[in-house]
Formats: sequence, structure tokens, C-alpha cells
Amino acid sequence: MTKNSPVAIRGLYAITPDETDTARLLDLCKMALAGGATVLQYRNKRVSGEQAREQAQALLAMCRAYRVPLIINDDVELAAKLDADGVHLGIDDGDITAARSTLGASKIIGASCYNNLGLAQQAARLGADYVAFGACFPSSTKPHAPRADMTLFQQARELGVPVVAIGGITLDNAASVVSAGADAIAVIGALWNAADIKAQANQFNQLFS
Ligand SMILES: Cc1ncc(COP(=O)(O)OP(=O)(O)O)c(N)n1
Ligand SMILES: Cc1nc(C(=O)O)sc1CCOP(=O)(O)O
Repeated sequence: MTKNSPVAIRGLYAITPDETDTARLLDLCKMALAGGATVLQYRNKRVSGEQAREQAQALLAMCRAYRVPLIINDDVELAAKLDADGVHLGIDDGDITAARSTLGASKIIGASCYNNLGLAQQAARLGADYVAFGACFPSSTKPHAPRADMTLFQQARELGVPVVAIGGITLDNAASVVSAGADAIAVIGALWNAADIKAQANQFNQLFS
């Protein structure tokens, strides 16, 4: 899959739960994809090495079937090895220039910018394909994430790359995030904890229609 427009990142950006049971992880992700998640990020802080590779590879096959990009969190080498669609980098995960040289021009590189427009400006200058700000709201998935000011979304529009919002986003507050200017909403808890994941994904995505 190649980047085909500057706003390839739009809508519900689902980030995987920390699931060690691979069959269950695949079942959960299938529901989110069936519900219309437009991007999937493989992020699993409870597995590593061979199991992470196996999970990501299986998710990549599933994402291909749904024509949805699979982004790998943190791990440029894994993204390259699997020929996944891109990588998401936090401030401690290596630099964008090195990731670009490993992955090539066609892959998606996203950058965490926390509450910092300067980081987003730098990321865009270095060739990031989207910038992410968070946490928008208190997050039980990442309780110590610093809060981000949602006025950043409008300010970041001048960068010409999609703006992703993350952190504590639920169906109750997502509309305010979209109105504040986010192109995509990255969600963990409020997606995977839903009783009906497919319907939940669909409702998140409808906010963008
Ligand atoms: C879309 C998106 N935004 C932010 C993050 C957080 O990334 P990072 O700061 O590297 O923290 P961890 O995910 O490693 O806890 C993300 N993964 N995705
Ligand atoms: C992984 C992550 N990064 C954040 C940041 O602010 O950079 S907040 C977060 C957790 C997002 O999960 P939930 O949707 O359950 O709050």
C-alpha cells in the first residue's frame, strides 16, 4: 500500500490493545476493521520479539484484506521487515530521518508531538506524514500522559499534514475533538472495551462523514 493523498489518515485510527492471546487479538481487530476503522496501529506493550512479529504479520494480512494501512508502533525494523505500511514514533523511538531512510518514501511515518507545536513543526519539516497530539482527556490506558491543548489542532493545520488526536477519547467527547480540527482520532480503551466493537468503530467513524 502506498500513500495516495496527504490526508490518507482520517477517521477512526484504532490502536491495538495489549493482548497476549493472538487469536483473540485478531478477532478484536477484525471487528474494528469490519466497523470501518480507517487505520490500525499495532502497539502491544505486553509482547515482544517473535510473538510481536507473529501478531503484526497476521494483522498485516488482515489489514491488506480490508485495504486499511497497518502502522507499527515504535519499531522501525519490524515495520521494514514485514513491509508494513508505516511506523509511529514517540520522542524516544528514534529519528524521523533514519526511519525514512529505512522505510522509503512510500511508507507512512507518524510522530507523537504531545502538547508541543514545535515538535510537530520539526516532525513535518523532517517528513512526517502525520502529527499526533495528546492526551486530549485523562486516559486510563496511559494515566501519566501529559494533557494536550486542543487549540493545537488548528494551529498545526498550517503544517499541511493530518493531525491525529489521542488520549481518553470516547464517544461522548470525540465530537469536540473533531470540531477542534483533528483529522483522525486514535482510540484504545473506548474501542476495545465496548460491548459491540464493530458498532463502536462505526459510530466513531460516522463523526467524520
Ligand atoms: C497515533 C498515536 N499517537 C500517539 C502515540 C503515543 O506514542 P508514544 O509517545 O511513542 O508512546 P507509546 O505508544 O510508545 O506508549 C501512539 N502510539 N499513536
Ligand atoms: C498510547 C497513548 N499515547 C498518548 C499520548 O498522549 O501520547 S495517550 C495514549 C493512550 C490512548 O489510549 P486511550 O484511548 O485508551 O486513552
